[in-house]
Amino acid sequence: MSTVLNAAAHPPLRVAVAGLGAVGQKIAQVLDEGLPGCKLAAVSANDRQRAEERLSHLKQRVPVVAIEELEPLADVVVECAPAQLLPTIAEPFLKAGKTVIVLSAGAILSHEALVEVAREHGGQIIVPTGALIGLDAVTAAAEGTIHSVRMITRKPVKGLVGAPYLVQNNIEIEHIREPIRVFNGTPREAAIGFPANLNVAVALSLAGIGPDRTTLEIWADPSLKRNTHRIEVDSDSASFSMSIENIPSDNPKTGRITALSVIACLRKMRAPLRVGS
Ligand SMILES: NC(=O)C1=CN([C@@H]2O[C@H](COP(=O)(O)OP(=O)(O)OC[C@H]3O[C@@H](n4cnc5c(N)ncnc54)[C@H](O)[C@@H]3O)[C@@H](O)[C@H]2O)C=CC1
Ligand SMILES: O=C([O-])CC(=O)C(=O)O
Repeated sequence: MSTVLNAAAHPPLRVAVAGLGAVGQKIAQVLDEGLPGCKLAAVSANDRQRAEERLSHLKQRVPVVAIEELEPLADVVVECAPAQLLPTIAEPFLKAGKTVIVLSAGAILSHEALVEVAREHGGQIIVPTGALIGLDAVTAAAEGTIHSVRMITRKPVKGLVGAPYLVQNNIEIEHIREPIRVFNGTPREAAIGFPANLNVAVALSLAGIGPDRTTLEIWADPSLKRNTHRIEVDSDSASFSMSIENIPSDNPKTGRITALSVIACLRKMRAPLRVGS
């Protein structure tokens, strides 16, 4: 069974990658190797020369351009850059009625106007499941009534160290010997206190009952090697709990599965058979 759409009727989706770190490099590499229905159109990186070196082994030559120059070159942009760049990356694509795949999901909360821009111009912001699990079940349950969503995240010290919340509250984790709970609050608060560590909690909240009703605990655990997330949902259609243990990528804060989630999302955008909502 072919899993590719009729290429004549559907030209390949031109994909731009904004940010060439742990996630962006993997996505660029897979697109270059060949993802049915998609092609790598352009890349944006902080250090252009280093990016060109990182891309030099690819089969195709890919333009490395400033963020502002990406939009005319692509139909979709994958935002995989530091959170503060979200509006600069997303706005031109949304104003052109195009699609933005957002990994810095926490930044959506401080830039909610982007959703209005998408609505006004017929663009779309996609938040993939990323490093989490089960957002299809959570969005399905949200079509009914969800009573509660709880998330408990446990991370190795390296996955949390340097987070603004820890620095501001003088929470020292580098020498801990036992797990400690470093945060108990909401994804909205975590998006500010842990902007590079807890995008998954914001994604979960946007899928379910929002960033103020979802509850979140964050633990630093020196015995762990993997970022682990457990979610517990109670709703009028189902109760479920799920957990995932993420093997870190080159960036200890980011699970390897994050880039794969984006690749699966891109594949679905052009697939004749699409599994999962
Ligand atoms: N939604 C989710 O499930 C997850 C989201 N994330 C988020 O995804 C984003 C990317 O993650 P990683 O690849 O691990 O981060 P990373 O730090 O490895 O890569 C970010 C890249 O953006 C580049 N960059 C900085 N300024 C730039 C500019 N002006 N123009 C273009 N590029 C620029 C950096 O040089 C770096 O290479 C982060 O915001 C991270 O917090 C990470 C893991 C899971
Ligand atoms: O949510 C994030 O930004 C990253 C994360 O927890 C993971 O990769 O496991």
